[in-house]
Amino acid sequence: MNAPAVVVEDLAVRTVSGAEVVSGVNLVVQAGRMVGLLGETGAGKTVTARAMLGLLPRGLKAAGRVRFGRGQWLDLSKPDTVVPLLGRMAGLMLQDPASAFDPVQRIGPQLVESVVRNRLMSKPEAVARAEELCAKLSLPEPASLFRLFPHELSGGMSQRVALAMTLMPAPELLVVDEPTSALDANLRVDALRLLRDIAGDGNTGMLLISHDLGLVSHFCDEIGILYAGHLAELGPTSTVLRKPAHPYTRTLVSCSLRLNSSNRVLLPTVGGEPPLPGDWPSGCYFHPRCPAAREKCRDQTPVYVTAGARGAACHFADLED
Ligand SMILES: Nc1ncnc2c1ncn2[C@@H]1O[C@H](COP(=O)(O)OP(=O)(O)OP(=O)(O)O)[C@@H](O)[C@H]1O
Repeated sequence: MNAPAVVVEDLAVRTVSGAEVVSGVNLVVQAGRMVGLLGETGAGKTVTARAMLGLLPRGLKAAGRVRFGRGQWLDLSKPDTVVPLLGRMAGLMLQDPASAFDPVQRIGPQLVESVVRNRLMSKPEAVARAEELCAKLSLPEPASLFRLFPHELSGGMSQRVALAMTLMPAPELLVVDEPTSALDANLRVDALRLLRDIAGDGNTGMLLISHDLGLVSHFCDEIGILYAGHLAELGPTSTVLRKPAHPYTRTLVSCSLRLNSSNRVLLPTVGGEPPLPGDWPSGCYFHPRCPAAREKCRDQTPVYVTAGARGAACHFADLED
C-alpha cells in the first residue's frame, strides 16, 4: 500500500508577537486522494498550506511536524529542512499560473531544466516526462508548445503548463491554492477535472484550498473545514455533507445551494464576522455565531474528537454515520 502523500501533526502558526493564527491542525492526504480545505477569508487556509511546505511569509512562525511520502518527519519550526523537498516531494500551485513562469524563457526549457539542474532526471528523461505530461494534460504538440513564451499562452493553457511544470518531478503532494479563481467558471471546472485525473493515477495526493463548497464537494474525497485557524470538522465528503457534525458545517451545507452570478456555489455567508487572530473569543471560537451555542460553549474550548475517518471540534458533535 502507498504511504500517505503527507501527514501533518499539530501544525500551529503564530505571529512573531505571539498571536495564534492557526492551531492544532492534524491532516493526512493519502496518495491518489483529494482533500479540500475550506474556510472563510482569514480562516487560515493559505497559512496552513504554506506552513506545511516551509513557505510562511516573514512575520509568521510555524510549529508541529510534517512527513511527505516515506520521508522523515520534519520539524515545521525549522522551515529550512522542509523547503529543499519542494519540487521533489511537494509542489505548490498558486492562484496566478503566470507567477510560475520566467517571462523571458521559452516553455520547453522551463519544463525541463529545473528537474535536470536539481539532478532529479537526465535531460532525455525530463524531455520524455514533459512530453508525457503534455499528452496527459491535453496540451499542444510538444514541438510547438516548447517554443512558445509564457505570454503566448491562453489562460487555460497557462494553467495546464503551470500544472505540468509542478508535476514534472512527480511530487508526492500537490497543494493547490484556489487554482482557478483567475479563470472563468468553465475553465475552473476543467482545471479541477484535470487535478482529479492526476490524483486518480494514485501517485499524487492533492490538497485543494478553496472558498467554494460546491466545487470542493464535487471533486474532493474529504473535506476539512477551518474556522478561526482551527479545524472545525474533517471527514469523507459524502458523510460531512449528509450529516455534518459541527454547527458551522451545518450552516454552510444548509445554504450551499445559493448560487452567485456566475453560477458558482460559494461558501455562503454565515451571520456575523469571523474573529481575527489575537482576538479569539473564550470557549468555542464559533460560539458567538453559533445557532446551537450553550453555556458550556462560552467557557470551555472544545477538544477535537475523532471517530473513524471523521473528527470535529464541538462539545456536542455527533460523529455517528
Ligand atoms: N505575514 C503575516 N503576518 C501576520 N499575520 C498574517 C500574515 N499573513 C497572514 N496573516 C494572518 O493570518 C490569518 C489567516 O490568513 P490566510 O491567508 O491563511 O487566510 P485564508 O483562509 O487563506 O483567507 P483567504 O481565503 O482570504 O485567502 C489572517 O488573519 C491574516 O491576517
